[in-house]
Amino acid sequence: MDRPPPSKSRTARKKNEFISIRRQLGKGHNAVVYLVDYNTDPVPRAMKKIPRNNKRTENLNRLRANNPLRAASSAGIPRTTDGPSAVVDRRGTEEAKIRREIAIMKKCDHPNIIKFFAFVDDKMDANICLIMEYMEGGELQWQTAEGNKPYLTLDQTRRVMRDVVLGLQYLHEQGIIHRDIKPSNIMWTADRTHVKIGDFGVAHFVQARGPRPVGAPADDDYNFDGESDLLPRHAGTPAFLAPEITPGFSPSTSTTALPLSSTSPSQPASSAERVGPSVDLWALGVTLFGMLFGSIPFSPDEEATHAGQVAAEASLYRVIREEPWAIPQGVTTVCANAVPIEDAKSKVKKDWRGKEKEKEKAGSGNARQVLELMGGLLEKDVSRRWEIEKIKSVPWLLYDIQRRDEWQAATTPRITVSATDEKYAILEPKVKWNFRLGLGRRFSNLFRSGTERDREREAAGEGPVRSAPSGLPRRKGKERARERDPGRKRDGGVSRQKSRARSVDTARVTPPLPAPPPVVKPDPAASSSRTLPVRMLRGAGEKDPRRGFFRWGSSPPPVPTPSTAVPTPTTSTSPSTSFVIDEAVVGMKKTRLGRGIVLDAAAPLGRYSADVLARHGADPYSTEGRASTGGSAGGSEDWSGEGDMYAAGKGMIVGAVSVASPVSARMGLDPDDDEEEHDPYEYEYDSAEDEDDAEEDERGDGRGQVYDHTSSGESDEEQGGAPIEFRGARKRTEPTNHAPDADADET
Ligand SMILES: Nc1ncnc2c1ncn2[C@@H]1O[C@H](COP(=O)(O)OP(=O)(O)OP(=O)(O)O)[C@@H](O)[C@H]1O
Repeated sequence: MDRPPPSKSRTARKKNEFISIRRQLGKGHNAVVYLVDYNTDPVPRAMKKIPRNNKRTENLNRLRANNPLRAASSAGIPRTTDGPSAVVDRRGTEEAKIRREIAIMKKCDHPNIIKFFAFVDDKMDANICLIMEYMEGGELQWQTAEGNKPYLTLDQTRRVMRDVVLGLQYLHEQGIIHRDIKPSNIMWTADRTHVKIGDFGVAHFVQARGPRPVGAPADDDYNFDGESDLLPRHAGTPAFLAPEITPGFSPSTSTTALPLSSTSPSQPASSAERVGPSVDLWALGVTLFGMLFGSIPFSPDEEATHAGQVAAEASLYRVIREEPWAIPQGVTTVCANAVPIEDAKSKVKKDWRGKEKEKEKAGSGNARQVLELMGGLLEKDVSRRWEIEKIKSVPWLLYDIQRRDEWQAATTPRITVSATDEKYAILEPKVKWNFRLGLGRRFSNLFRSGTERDREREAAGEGPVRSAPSGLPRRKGKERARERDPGRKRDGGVSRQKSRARSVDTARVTPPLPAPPPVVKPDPAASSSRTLPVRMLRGAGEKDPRRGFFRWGSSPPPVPTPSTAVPTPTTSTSPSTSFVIDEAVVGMKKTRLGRGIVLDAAAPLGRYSADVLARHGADPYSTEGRASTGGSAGGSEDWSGEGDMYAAGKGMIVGAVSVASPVSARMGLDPDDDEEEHDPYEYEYDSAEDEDDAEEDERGDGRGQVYDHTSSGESDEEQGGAPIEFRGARKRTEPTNHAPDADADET
């Protein structure tokens, strides 16, 4: 599929986000990772899709079901509002703080850190997505395929350690604790010369998804401790957890000092307070152990292993807290090249003069130094655990570094993030259907009668609404575009600015238009049928779930007469109040690409869609049924505040409605947010028609595009043949009480 050319944002803060999935890269316990094209980046990126409601969240919710305070919903990164209703996440982190951390993560730039580009928190979707650097070299393999044997040589191990230490140092200097250091989060570059740390912050943000009401205890159950944490976790992998954050840890009975705890001695520190940079260094110690011996240092008791998962995990945590690490029984060497542990020194090679070879002196084969380093990392007492500075002074690690002092002393200044960075840290995209019709805008106005809109505008002293000047028959976008610029090519995606610039240029050379034909007075009957037109969009070509596309229905069903099947919306000034949205289901999973929004709407839309759906054999009031049969026909271009929504029916879009606040509220959005707050982004206009939309909008009357839905001259192929792409692009919000397109005068 051709990617659209880059769009030009009008201001620095107005961005368009483009994500196009190429293929799946892999699957983890909770996430699926895809290779994607992101914006105009010249190289592909990796997109990690993490479900909000993974098994762990479900288990947690089940466990908390009896405690309403603890019943964490999963409505996305919580939004902070002023006053007592402010929500915080399970870690007690307010949204502002989360935004700040994400903004910092996006600014992180280090050769040993996988570059993080975007955090996509789409509340209409069941997943959060992270866009990051694609690491072609794959995960760090530390164990042979047969298991329990080291895979890397000691030299390779040093290289990995050096890179990870530098990466961790950088993260810690930025105030970021990784929380999930382990081999699978360390990845090779394409040439396999370096490794980078990935997934930083992910654990934290995944945990942070569920809001906790203010006032609910920020107890360990929301963090690491408690029964629930004996279930598989995402934030932190059990075998890599530092003792101080294992469930069941008690500072009073443990010798582990907690320098990071800010809690008074009478009050035990919660596990959140115990999470400091040293948890990453412990995890690095476990990783080092894995690279040296091909196994992990702490395992549950044999007995507990057979007693079920909960018992096994509990046993593992006890072992981590209480038992020292030990070289596996019978093992006398480290790494794949079998460097002997005991007589590593004696194996130092000598040159012909009897001198130790420089390489050996520097500790290349010195397993003892490595073991000492590992001991420093696997120190149960946090206050005695080695810190980065000390780790960087281990001769084994310093081997072959030319300017050691410089290397050791190198630090990075703290990243600063602006308020704007924080504000736009989290992307809240929508699917932008990449075909040539500005569907959302067009559908948004279909449910208001032309006469009603005229009345509104007249009441506002704006006179009758016209989409085409002085009664000219409406020309379709393509025609208009050709008239303006006969020589132009259909390039599938030109930015609004370009389009505007061109229209200015061509205005100078384009001859005046022929005299307009006589004004045709709208026929009231025709006009009323247009007020709620039925245009069916059928899903087609959905063989590849990521590359589905639509066509216009070749035989749209008859339009129900407004007097019977299609009642006129009752409120004219605020269409949203006309519709009661009972249910909105994100159909992303079912529809895969097109996030079908299923509106089980009562009142006009309800009856209308019921009527239409009934004709097509769908059960209009079964949200479930519609969701599951929605195909890829649903979509939303705007669901924040007022906006456009489609109801997805059996492979078709049956309608649209300006979304009422009930839905906004259900989605955790604040419908009172102002436009600036919600809509920092704009549509990217991909097509000739969309350019026209843009230009029409820029007439300044705020009416947007008028869509001639009753007389499309384009073939099905032309209309719907273009593939859909997964794309997030914020839509410009139109005022709630704007007078929409005047369909009445367009024919
Ligand atoms: N940036 C990336 N570039 C290339 N491949 C990646 C990238 N990130 C992850 N992958 C691959 O995607 C797969 C799944 O990712 P990952 O293991 O991180 O998922 P996860 O569910 O978060 O992990 P875990 O199972 O540890 O909880 C892995 O095979 C990994 O190699």
